[in-house]
Formats: sequence, C-alpha cells, structure tokens
Amino acid sequence: MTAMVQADMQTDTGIGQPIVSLKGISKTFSNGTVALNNLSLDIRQGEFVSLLGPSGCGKSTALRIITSLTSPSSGRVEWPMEESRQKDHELSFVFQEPTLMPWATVFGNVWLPLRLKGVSKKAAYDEVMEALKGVGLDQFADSYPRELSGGMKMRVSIARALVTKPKLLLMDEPFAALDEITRFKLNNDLLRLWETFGWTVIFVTHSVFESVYLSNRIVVMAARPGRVVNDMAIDAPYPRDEDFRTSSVYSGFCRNVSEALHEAMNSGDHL
Ligand SMILES: Nc1ncnc2c1ncn2[C@@H]1O[C@H](COP(=O)(O)OP(=O)(O)OP(=O)(O)O)[C@@H](O)[C@H]1O
Repeated sequence: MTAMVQADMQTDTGIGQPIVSLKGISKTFSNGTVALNNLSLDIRQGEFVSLLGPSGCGKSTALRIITSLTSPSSGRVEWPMEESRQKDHELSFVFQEPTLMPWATVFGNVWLPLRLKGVSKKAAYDEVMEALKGVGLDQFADSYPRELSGGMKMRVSIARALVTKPKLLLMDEPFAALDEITRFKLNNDLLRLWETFGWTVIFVTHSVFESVYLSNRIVVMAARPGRVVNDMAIDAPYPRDEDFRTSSVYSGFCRNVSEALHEAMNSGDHL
C-alpha cells in the first residue's frame, strides 16, 4: 500500500478547520457488498478535495453518507463547526445528470430549492438571477432545458446548487458526460466560483487530469473494500488556467497521482 501522504494545509492558505469529519465509516449493503471499510477523513473549510479511484471504490457511497442519503453501517459523520451542521441551505449536491424539470424554465429550475422552502418567485428573483449570472446564463432565464446544450444544462444544475448559498458543495462526476472542451470550460467556471464564494468542495471523479487541475487535495481510494490509500496535496497556486494545464508542474502532479491510482487499482481485486 502506498505510504499515506497527508496533505498539509495551513490556515494561511485559506484552509480552515474541519467542516465535516468522517470517523471510521464502514458500509456493507444488504447483499453483502462492503462498499467502505473504516473510512476516516477530515474535510477542511475552503478545501477543494477530489475523491479519485476506480469504479466501485465507494466514492459515491461516501458522498451519500455525508448527505445522509445513505446511513453508515458503523462509524459516524461529525460537523465540528457549530454553524455547519447539516442544514439544507449549507450543503448542495450536483449529480452527473443535470436532472432538470423539462416543463420548467431555467429560472423555474433554479428557483426550485428556494420554492421548496416557501420562497415566492418574486422574493427569489434576485438570488436566482445572481446564481444564473454566476454561471453565465442570466440571458437564458426564460429558456427551457430542451433548448440548451449539455454544458448549459450542467450550468443550470450548478446554479440550482448555488442558489441556496451552500458552504459545502458535493459533486458526483458532474462533468463526466460532457465533451472535453465543455468540460475544460466548466472546470474553469467552477474554480472561479469556488474562489469567489469560498466554498468547500468535495468532487468525485475518475479523471486524474481533472482532479489535479481543480483540487488542492486528492484523496485516492481503492476498491473491495473501499478505502483511502493516499491523501495528496496539490500544492500549486490559484487561479489556475490554461498555462497551468500545459505546465510541467501540472504534468508532474498528474504523473504522481496516476502512479498512486495505479497502486490503488493493484491493491484491491478491482476488475
Ligand atoms: N444500493 C446498493 N446495494 C448494493 N450494493 C451497492 C449499492 N450501492 C452501491 N453498491 C456497491 O458498493 C460499491 C461502491 O459503490 P459506489 O457507487 O459508491 O462506488 P463508486 O466508487 O462511486 O463507483 P463509480 O465510480 O463506478 O460510480 C460497489 O461495489 C457498488 O456495486
């Protein structure tokens, strides 16, 4: 197993205390599949953390446990900062599929989380438009999902997550279905939003290249049973742009993370 390389984030880089702590989380499904085995992880305020690993290593299960969509078989999830306890408005989830309501406009889709809290269209107007502006879609408020490209639909999905002003954003392979050019654009947009709003992001991906570009920390996981095998700091400054993407620093990090991923894949019985 690869030696654990603990990401050493200092508070002067804007990284704060743990916002959520997974303590010895294990998950065995009723069919006997051990999805996670003794996962312990602190996610600190302001981090952009990627969970990277082969299919079936429990990345999505870990996100679902953080959101309480799935309960752990053992272990616990702690929210050490008083104000970050799981309140609806402090945590948002973006899935791989944008899952927009086809019968509602872009505005209507982004309004939904506020509407569910009882906020009227009029009262929500400024916040919805601000979220749409954040993803560059304020001119498309009256469009319907069928009129949008795949990348634009994903932007709407991100705006819907933003509108509640979350502190913690959980993203489960949000850009996996997009073409590379759109994906690069959305990577840049996401980093800009992350820097602007100071969120904490947990980002699930299969892509070494995407995880290095985005993250200041990569948690490499192995399958069967799902576990953490490496925890790597990506100590390159932000803002990151196309110069970073073509730099030797970037390719060096990609090489290190690729090696860690290969070790992870060899350390389980991943098929
Ligand atoms: N509801 C369920 N019932 C039984 N087994 C499940 C269930 N959900 C997930 N699993 C199994 O748990 C393991 C971890 O699944 P999970 O989806 O968390 O992995 P992942 O790393 O996100 O995979 P991928 O990258 O393919 O999305 C897999 O073996 C999966 O088949």
